[in-house]
Amino acid sequence: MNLNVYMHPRNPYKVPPDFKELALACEEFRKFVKMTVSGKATLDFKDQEAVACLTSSLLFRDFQLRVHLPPGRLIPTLPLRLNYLLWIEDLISLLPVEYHENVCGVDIGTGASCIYPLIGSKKFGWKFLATEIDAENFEYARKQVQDNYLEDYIKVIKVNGVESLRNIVGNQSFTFTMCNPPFYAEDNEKQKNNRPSPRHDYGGQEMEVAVEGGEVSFVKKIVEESKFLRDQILIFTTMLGHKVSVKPVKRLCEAAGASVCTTEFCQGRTMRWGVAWTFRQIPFEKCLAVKREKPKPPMTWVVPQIRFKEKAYTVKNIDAATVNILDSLKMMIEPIRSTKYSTMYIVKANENTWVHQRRRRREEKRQKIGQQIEISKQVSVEANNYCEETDTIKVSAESNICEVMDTETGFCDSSSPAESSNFQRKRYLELETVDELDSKRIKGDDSFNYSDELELEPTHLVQFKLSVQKTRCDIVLSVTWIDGTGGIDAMNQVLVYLKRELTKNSNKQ
Ligand SMILES: C[S@@+](CC[C@H](N)C(=O)[O-])C[C@H]1O[C@@H](n2cnc3c(N)ncnc32)[C@H](O)[C@@H]1O
Repeated sequence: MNLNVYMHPRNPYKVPPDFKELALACEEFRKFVKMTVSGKATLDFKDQEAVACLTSSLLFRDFQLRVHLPPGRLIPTLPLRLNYLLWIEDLISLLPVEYHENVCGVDIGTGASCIYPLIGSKKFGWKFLATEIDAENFEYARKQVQDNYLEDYIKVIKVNGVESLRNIVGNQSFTFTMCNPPFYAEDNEKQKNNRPSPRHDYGGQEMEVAVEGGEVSFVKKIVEESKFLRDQILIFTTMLGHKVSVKPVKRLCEAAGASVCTTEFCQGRTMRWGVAWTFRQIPFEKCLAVKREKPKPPMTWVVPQIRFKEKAYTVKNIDAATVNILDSLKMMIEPIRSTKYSTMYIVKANENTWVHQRRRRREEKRQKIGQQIEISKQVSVEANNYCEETDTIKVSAESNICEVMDTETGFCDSSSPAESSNFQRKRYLELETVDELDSKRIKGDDSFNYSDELELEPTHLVQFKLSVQKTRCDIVLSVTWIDGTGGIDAMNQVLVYLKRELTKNSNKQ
């Protein structure tokens, strides 16, 4: 699901950059861009050098910043970084006007790119104290500041991770603090190894993305310190890489006696979360977060037991039958999960094979009959009789009523929530929502491989999540739309096809 539509309204990357234009503007970038036969400019997002060049080219073209992104270090993606900075700008606008000038921020863990202070000073004129624990990152960050003649705006300091924020800040006052903490717990190898293979490679050393206790424990220290800095710093903020971290961090802030607000940073296919807290009277409630619409609930269908008399009514059998049908439609199937009780896939199609297939079968049948007629010359049949034969598939995404009128079998399947208890449009308790799936994918590729924030609009026809799941008495097949040019109707058509084929063929598998 492309989340660009939910980007911050002032984010310049709400409209993804045109690679062709960028290639014309930046010679360096040109060598990484490949043209497809259809004339589309593409980039190999698995090539770290190419991704780094994309970021540095955009920084140069759009912010006049010369940034060298060293190999192997985290490559910042700009849509997300801007979403965070623009949210801080919104928060600052809630402060009394005297605080709108001479804005000064602390960036905790600035990285080799020093990305937040560079953009923050260049775009908004803010000053920064940037901290970094890693010696190499610190040197790189300092060099970025020098290369851009921003020493009057940004001071980078090397910290050892033991000294308190109080010591670092001393007696200075700041408008805000910001932080993109390492997301993973150092020892959580399992979490990292469970990641699907990365779509994009955004580099990153272990210490840049992992920290003892994970991001909540990292932020916990900042929250504890903030109690002592309440008179010197107006707004404390942090970004979070996992949705599950938001609640515990919010609770920590509230327990410290602060007022809290949260937001979502949406870009490409990734999401991050922002938490801000303050000990002042700031009308946080006025900072309207760009909230995503609730994801569409899955369409579920209870596979009728009656059809599985010969073969055991098991997830394994229904799963195999479903995969066979999708294979026959030449759809791309990416397995996400497979257990005895549930399986899950991301299914994708670039063309509509489910309608064509049926037509082709009918065409073949017609041709066969035509040949027989030709041979026997006993019966004269008007070709029109056959042409009038139509197959009607009417799917209403709104009502979730799916009708299939199959003239071959005369089988009419019409089901709606009112008509059939089997075909339900409801959030199925044990099933994951797209939201959760998104965070899974985020977990999957965001530590080392930030993911595809700059991805262009989808070109495939349909992409959806499909799961086969055991409930107490039944096995439920459910589909959740992700994206695609064919809209939700395309997915509904596939479901109708699956229903029909499964109930027809399940015993033959
Ligand atoms: C996820 S990276 C973020 C880098 C950069 N801010 C960005 O958004 O691209 C986290 C950074 O924090 C640094 N770091 C980790 N612990 C730190 C600490 N206690 N104080 C300062 N920096 C720290 C890491 O070395 C790393 O560069």
